[in-house]
Amino acid sequence: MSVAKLTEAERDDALIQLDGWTLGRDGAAIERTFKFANFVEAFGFMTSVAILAEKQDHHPEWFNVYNRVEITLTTHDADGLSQRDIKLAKAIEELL
Ligand SMILES: C[C@H](O)[C@H](O)[C@H]1CNC2=NC(N)=NC(=O)C2=N1
Repeated sequence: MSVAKLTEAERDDALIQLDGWTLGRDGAAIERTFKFANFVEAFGFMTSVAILAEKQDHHPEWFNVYNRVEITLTTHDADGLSQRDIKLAKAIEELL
């Protein structure tokens, strides 16, 4: 299903609303690294994010080692950033 890619202006405006996310992949993704007290805390966070992702039908690209979780959000259907990425990023922030 096609979904609209954000314009540069929309992208920059969205980043201002988010906390701690940076642009990646030449502007095609947003990235943030999360650090937790230990692995169990990190994995619990990932479980919560997984449930959010399923609810939104929008899934992260992520990496975890011990207490660190690196999340990259991009919209494969848009071959870049879309409102779906911003929406999921905001929902992830509410978990913290
Ligand atoms: C059919 C398609 O796989 C679904 O619409 C969803 C699943 N999760 C997804 N996640 C992400 N990050 N990008 C997508 O384009 C996407 N598409």
